[in-house]
Parts: sequence; C-alpha cells; structure tokens
Amino acid sequence: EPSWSSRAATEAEAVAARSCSGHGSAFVDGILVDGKHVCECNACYRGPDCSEFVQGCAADAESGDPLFLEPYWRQHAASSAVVVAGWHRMSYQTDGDYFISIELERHIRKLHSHVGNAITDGRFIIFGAGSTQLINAAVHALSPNSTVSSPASVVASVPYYMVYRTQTEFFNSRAYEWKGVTSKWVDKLNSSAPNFIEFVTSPNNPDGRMQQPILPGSSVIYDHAYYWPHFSAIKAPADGDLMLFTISKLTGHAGSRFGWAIVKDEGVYKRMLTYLGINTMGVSRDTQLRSLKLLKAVLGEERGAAGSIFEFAFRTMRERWHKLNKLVSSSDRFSLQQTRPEYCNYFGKIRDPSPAYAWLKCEREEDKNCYAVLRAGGIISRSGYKFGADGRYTRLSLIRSQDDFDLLIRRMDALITKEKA
Ligand SMILES: C=C(NCc1c(COP(=O)(O)O)cnc(C)c1O)C(=O)O
Repeated sequence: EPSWSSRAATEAEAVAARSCSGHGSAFVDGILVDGKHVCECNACYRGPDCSEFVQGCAADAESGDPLFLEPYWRQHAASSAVVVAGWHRMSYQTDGDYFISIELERHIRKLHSHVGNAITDGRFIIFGAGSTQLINAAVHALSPNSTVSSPASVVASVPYYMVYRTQTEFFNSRAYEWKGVTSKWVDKLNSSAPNFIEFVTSPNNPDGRMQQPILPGSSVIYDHAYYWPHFSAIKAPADGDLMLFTISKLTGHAGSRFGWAIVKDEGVYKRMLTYLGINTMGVSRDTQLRSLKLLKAVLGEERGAAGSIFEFAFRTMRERWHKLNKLVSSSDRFSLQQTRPEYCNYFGKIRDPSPAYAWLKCEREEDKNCYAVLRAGGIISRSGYKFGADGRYTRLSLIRSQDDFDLLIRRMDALITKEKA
C-alpha cells in the first residue's frame, strides 16, 4: 500500500516534468487542458511549451517580481519541497501565541544571526502577509490614539517606495496622514518631531542607497527588504526600533506573502499584534510551513559556499549590474546611480555592487519623461513620478526572470546603438 504522501509527491513530480522550454512553468494548481497542466509562459513567450518568442515584445522591467531566484530552487528541489497533509494545522490557533509558529520565529532569529544583518536578541517578532501588511500595521502601532491626539504625520525621503504613500492615503485614518517628503519638514520643525513617522528604506528602493532617519525625534519604520547579501554589502547588523523584512526578497517567494517585523518596544509590538489579529488573525499556516522549509534550506548551507543561495543571488545580481552598467556607460544619453565596491561582513571580502534596481536618468534636456523614452525603445520601466521623483528618472527591475533581463539588455543595447547611429 503506497504511503499517504506518495500520491502528492507523484503529482508534483509529474507536473515538474512538464517541459516549458525553460521559458515558463507548469504548476500543480495550474489549469488543465486535455488532462495536462498547461505551461504558464514568461513574458514574451507563448505556445503550448512556451518555445515561441513573441517578436517585438517589450521587455518587462517594471515590477520587482523576484524570479531571478527560481533557477536556484529548481537546483534545490529536494531541500525545498514540502508535503502538506490534509489535516495540517486546521485550527485558528498555532503552537505559538498570536498565530505565530514557534519554529519559524526561531529560524528567523537564527537566519539574522547567520547573515549578521539584524539584531533580534531582546526584540519581538511578528509575521505579516508580506511586509506589505506590516507597513500599515507599523503606521497604526506608531500613531497616537486619534481620540486624544492630532494625527501622526507619515513621511518618506524621495525617491521612495510608493506603497508608503498609497496605503496611508487609502486607509484614510484619523490617526495618521501622509505628509510627503521628509526633507521638507526638517527646517519647519523645532528641535524634535515626536508626532512624525518616518519611513527609512535601506538599501533604498529604487536607487539602492543606504539611508538613515533625518527627522530628530521621529518614530522610524526601517524597511530592510533588500538588506541581504544578494543586493548589499552587510556592514553591520541593523538595530532599529522597528525593522521590516520579507521572504520575497530573501528567497524570492513573493507569492507566499510572508514578511516579518523585528520590534524593540513591547507596546508597539502589542499594537501590531492587535492589528494583525483584527485584520487577518495572523498569516496563513500553510505559508508559515513553507517559509520554515525554505529557511531550513537556506540555513542548511555553508556560508558563501559555491551554489548556496547567497552566493548564487549575489553572483547573478553582480553580473546583471555589470552588464547593464557597461552598456549604459557607453552612452551619454543615460546614466545610472553611483555605486562602488564595499567590504561585506557576510562574504568577508570587498564585493562589487549588485543592486536590485537600476535608477536610470535621461540626461538629454528634451528627455523629460524617461519612462516614455524607454517605452518607445520597447522597455517597460517604472516612472520616477511613482517614487515622488522627477520624470527624468525611471526604475529598471533587475530581479526578474533571466528571460526578462536578457530582453531588457537587448532592447537597451538597440536603443543606445540607435542613438549613436
Ligand atoms: C515588488 C516591489 N517592492 C516590494 C517591497 C515590499 C513588499 O514586499 P512583500 O513582502 O512581498 O509584500 C516592501 N518594501 C519594499 C521596500 C519593497 O520594495 C517593487 O518595488 O516592485
């Protein structure tokens, strides 16, 4: 009698065996045509096995969809797969308090200690459905009770990740309000800014800069989504009062919707827990199971070993940055953010830049809308306007699939070559 899990394993193996020419994937929960799971193709590929390139297709460099890590997980299939029993954690309750898995929290602390990118001792950890859910949970927790106090002012430095603004405006709470660019307030305020909540993204999305708070006395939400060896030298463990991390940019599993916050103050932590309890009663237990499996795979590898996730991710991002930088440096029409090699505690050496995004500037006077210039060249980017910046800038995502990146380079090369003709 086959074991109860063998049917699930057989089904997963059969779907994994489906060839999509390396330009797509079939999924166990994908749709079936003639009893077979269809191939879901990467952008610009089509056909039953995704083998057909769509001529003239625009390169998609718009979102930070972290598929650059998919090849790594295909190479580590056995250590990262998990079977979910039909009776797995059916209860609302988990073994830990507040809908949090004890083992997953323990592995997160172990991971930060291994990488050396954050202090977790003496801090509280809370889970969110992506760090996206924790962004507003943190704003809520840091805002004063609106019945007794004026609303908190939420600010961020340009260029900033737009969700800080779009969420704050969307929730339209009496407890807080979006007040725009941090630097605008530095001169206006007297010595301290007790009622300000400042987002500090470090490394920054879109330009990769390491950032520090600039408003004295503000409450700070440090967003360290990209503070991993993939994208940044690890210079010291982050030690902020409230820090956000996400599995999306660590393992690439944006679809699992798992992020966490590391919080120093117990009152702030409790208010975030209340938010998560009321909002969703915690993060899916299936997602917590899978996230634990992925972190165990990551922690099972030797520091910086060839083929380990941090080595694979850094090598991939460094090569992509090097290729794009070389191309753009040959043009006087475009320029990129300044980067330089830095010493990394994780790898124990000086390492080349490997940012997740290119912050591209159109240098010609007439090119006021850089997004449009690239779009005309068959490249979909994310306009600087969306980061509160000038339209002369636009962001290129470098963390997407190899197909997306290869096409981006092809289109960028053609655009630059044409400019020289
Ligand atoms: C996907 C993109 N950003 C994800 C992101 C997030 C959201 O990550 P999730 O944990 O996947 O919800 C949070 N913080 C920063 C600074 C981010 O850049 C993007 O910018 O295209």
